[in-house]
Amino acid sequence: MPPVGRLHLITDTRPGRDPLAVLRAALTVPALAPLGPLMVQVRVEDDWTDRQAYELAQAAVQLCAASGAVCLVNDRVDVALAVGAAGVHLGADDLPVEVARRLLGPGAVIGATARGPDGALAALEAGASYLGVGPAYPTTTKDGLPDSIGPSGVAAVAAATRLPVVAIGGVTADRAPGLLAAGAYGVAVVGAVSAAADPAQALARLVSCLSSAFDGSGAGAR
Ligand SMILES: Cc1ncc(COP(=O)(O)OP(=O)(O)O)c(N)n1
Ligand SMILES: Cc1nc(C(=O)O)sc1CCOP(=O)(O)O
Ligand SMILES: [Mg+2]
Repeated sequence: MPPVGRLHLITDTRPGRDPLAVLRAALTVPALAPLGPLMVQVRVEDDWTDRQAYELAQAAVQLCAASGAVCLVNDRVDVALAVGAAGVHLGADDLPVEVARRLLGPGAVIGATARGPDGALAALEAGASYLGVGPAYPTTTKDGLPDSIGPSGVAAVAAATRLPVVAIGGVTADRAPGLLAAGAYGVAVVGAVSAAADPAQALARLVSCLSSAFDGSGAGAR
C-alpha cells in the first residue's frame, strides 16, 4: 500500500472550475518529507457521468504518477479500478468499506468518512486505511453537511482510533496547524487551493504550515 500522505487535495468540479489546471499547478510544488506524498482525490459532482469521472481520473492518475503523488477516487470503486488509482474514499452513501477492500485488495488505500468515534471504530474494523473527519469548520464547498465539529471534535475521533485522521471542511493554511495539534494526522482541502488566485502558491503555503508542525515543536507528530 502506498503511504498515506498528510495533505489531501480534492478536485473541485463545480461549474466554472478547472480541476486539471489546479492539479497541474499543485503538482509543481515540491513535496516535503514529513508530509509524505501529496494525496490527490478525484471527486466529481453528482451529475457527472461515469465517462466524465473516468476521463478526469485517468488524467489525474497520469499527472500524479509523473510527480510522485498518490491518486484516489472518491465514491466510485469501478472508476478507481479502471484507471489504476491507488484507492478510494468512501462515505455513508457509498459502497461499504469491506466491499471495496474485497474488490481492491489489501494494497489499496481506502479512506472512510467518520463523523464521530463510533464511525471511526466501524471503519477500522471494515478495513479502512485512514479516516476523513469533518466538517472541521463550516464550508461552502458541499451542501447538506452536519454542523462543524471544530478541532475538539476532530480530537475526539483521533483519540478513539489508531487510524490516521484527515480533517476536512473549511481547512485553510492558518487552521491546519491547529488541527494537527488536536490530533489530526493530516488535512484535506478543496477551496483553499481551488479558489485561490494562485493555486500553486496556496498549496505551497499549506505545505509550509503543515511542515512547520514537524520542525521540532511537536504538534501533530503522531
Ligand atoms: C478526506 C475526505 N474526507 C471526507 C470526505 C467526504 O466523503 P463522503 O462523506 O462520502 O462525501 P462525498 O465527498 O462523497 O460527497 C471526502 N470525500 N474526503
Ligand atoms: C467533500 C467534503 N466532505 C466534507 C465532509 O465533512 O464530509 S467537507 C467537504 C468539502 C471540503 O471543501 P473545503 O475544503 O472547500 O471546505
Ligand atoms: Mg462519498
